Amino acid sequence: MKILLKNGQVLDEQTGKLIKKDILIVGEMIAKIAAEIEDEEAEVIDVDGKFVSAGFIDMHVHLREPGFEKKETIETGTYAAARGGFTTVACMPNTRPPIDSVEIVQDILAKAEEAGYARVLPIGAITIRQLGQELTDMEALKAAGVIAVSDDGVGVQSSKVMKEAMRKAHSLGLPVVAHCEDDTLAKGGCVHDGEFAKRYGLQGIPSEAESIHVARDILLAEDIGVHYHVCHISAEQSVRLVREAKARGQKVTAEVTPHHLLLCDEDIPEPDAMYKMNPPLRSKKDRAALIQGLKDGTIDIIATDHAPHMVSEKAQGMELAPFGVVGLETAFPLLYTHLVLTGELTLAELVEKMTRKPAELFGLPYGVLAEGKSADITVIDLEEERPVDPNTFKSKGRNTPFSGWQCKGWPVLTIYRGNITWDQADIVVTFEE
Ligand SMILES: NC(=O)N[C@@H](CC(=O)O)C(=O)O
Ligand SMILES: [Zn+2]
Ligand SMILES: [Zn+2]
Repeated sequence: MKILLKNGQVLDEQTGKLIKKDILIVGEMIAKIAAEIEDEEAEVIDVDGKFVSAGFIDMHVHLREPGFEKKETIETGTYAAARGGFTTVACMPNTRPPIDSVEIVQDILAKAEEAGYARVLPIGAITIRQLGQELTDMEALKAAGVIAVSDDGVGVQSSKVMKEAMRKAHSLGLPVVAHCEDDTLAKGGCVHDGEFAKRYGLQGIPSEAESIHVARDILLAEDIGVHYHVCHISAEQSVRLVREAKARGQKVTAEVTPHHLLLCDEDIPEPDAMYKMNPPLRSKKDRAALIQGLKDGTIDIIATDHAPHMVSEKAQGMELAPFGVVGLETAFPLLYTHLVLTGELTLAELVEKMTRKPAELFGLPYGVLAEGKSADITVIDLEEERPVDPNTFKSKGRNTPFSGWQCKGWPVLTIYRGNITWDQADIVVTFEE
């Protein structure tokens, strides 16, 4: 099977400019990239004028299966990924049961393979049942295919357990991916401890609930030398701590979500669970620090923290609804329109944080558009403008604060391992729960 993508616009690594290229895919691989390719046997797809990128990589996704299939399944979550231009997603362990056993890892990999929409890289739990007490059998989890360990969904409260986890993970070459949250500071809060919380008399979650864990973990990791990665970084203090650790040469990395880059607590119009996520949307100053951190390399990558919940759950309101928002299907158009077109980030910077960088950080052989690589390709229309419409989502989750936001940069074609996994012509409005 051969596919020839004709007349695409590809980013030139050196200049950051777009140049016209043809791309020939043979089987699962990129066989050739050149100014002009002809091939009689290939199915030709003319992508004239469209932006062609390496498939996006999202290192932080909640696929919800097993256990929460009403929120999302591996099939719907990876289809949503394909629609968003993603070809690789790492899935977090807070399923039921959690990803703390070899059987669950194998089951996820088998279901992902069967669905065929994207490569799924499971992240194993740090502690058994994510209870924060006893370490999982990381060696067995690694052999089964996990690419990192995390207790995402909750912070590891015990410093002793975290230290042991880092030692173990480091000995196995596994990164520790940390959800940073000190329960004694965060419990009971539903939004950032700032302007919005004050105005509505809601219990706040202070920035230090996150940054205390970031500081603690950087100290713990210092001698161990483990690759320590901060999940969904949200506070200015945390960015500062990561920057300092990097400057000292420590292997500390961080990710930021589209919602923390684009919104702050003052943007929340009224108590509405669509704006409820963990960590919460912070202050204007924090948001500015995140953009700065992304630009200067302190924050390495963008990850969506795609966290689907049911409509009925989100309807419980700000205080009772579960934390989390979806992100896979809107990440690129939102960031392209509201950070690149506004001049805060270049297209090359944005793409790098969603392709080459995450691959580099986690040692994955993907994320670059090059001959001999897996044919993971995203084709994007940088011109067509449309509002975010949750009714069109392929995810089961409809929980986004960005409904109605006008965006350019919609993925029109996604190819994963040489197979078309998303084709915009498919768009149908679906809504079911
Ligand atoms: N981010 C969230 O608000 N929610 C995530 C958990 C998490 O990422 O910590 C979820 O699983 O729903
Ligand atoms: Zn988390
Ligand atoms: Zn998460």
